[in-house]
Amino acid sequence: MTSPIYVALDTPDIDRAMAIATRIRNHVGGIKLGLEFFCANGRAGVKEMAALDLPIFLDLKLHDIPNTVAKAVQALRPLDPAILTVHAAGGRAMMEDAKAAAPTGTKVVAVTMLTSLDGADMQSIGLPPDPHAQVERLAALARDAGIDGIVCSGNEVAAARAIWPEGFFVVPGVRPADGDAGDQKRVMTPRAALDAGASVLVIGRPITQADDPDRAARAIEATL
Ligand SMILES: O=C(O)c1cc(=O)[nH]c(=O)n1[C@@H]1O[C@H](COP(=O)(O)O)[C@@H](O)[C@H]1O
Repeated sequence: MTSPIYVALDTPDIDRAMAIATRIRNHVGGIKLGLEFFCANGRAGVKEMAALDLPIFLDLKLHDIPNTVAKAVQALRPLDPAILTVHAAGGRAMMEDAKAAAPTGTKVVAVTMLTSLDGADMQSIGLPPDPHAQVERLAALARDAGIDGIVCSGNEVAAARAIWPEGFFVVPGVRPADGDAGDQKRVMTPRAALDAGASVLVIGRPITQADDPDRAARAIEATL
């Protein structure tokens, strides 16, 4: 069975990203390259990582007017990522245009509420302090926009799947039972997130910052 784990290679150092990915490649289903990696290494860096022959999740969290996002997605087309992120808060037309511009095989998924935010943070940006209600609302919007799925925390994934049974659900903010949450506020264990309905799990620091990333990835895999 393919592992549901996408390891977040959050580093500007492509040699380090390549070294970690090479060590753990048999224990993950794919690699996630995000803003930190992309700002430092660009499209050329993503192409270099593609040599590993693992599915690539390009997490750029695009959020702008529909025309700008569609043109950015077009510029990424040659990379043909397995998964690409936009922000659901960009609205329905932006999500529709992102999907239309993406390669056919790319899953376009919308970030709902960042897992680093809790109710108090939501209130501070003018939203009701209720991650569940906001994730459900944005999941319905993403579904209606015709994209493939959403990103949300493990706490909301069951409710989101209930309103979108065939959706693709990406769950970050995943921590082993004894893991350090760091800047994440809505966290869940890998096993619980899968049981709640996650399609894939995004795991970064618990693997990449471990003394032995390979052992850390295997230990997490063993809990699934
Ligand atoms: O879109 C994401 O992947 C994402 C969304 C979200 O709400 N929270 C979140 O942490 N992420 C990403 O998931 C990864 C989590 O990393 P760790 O906290 O180190 O496991 C980072 O690369 C984040 O950019």
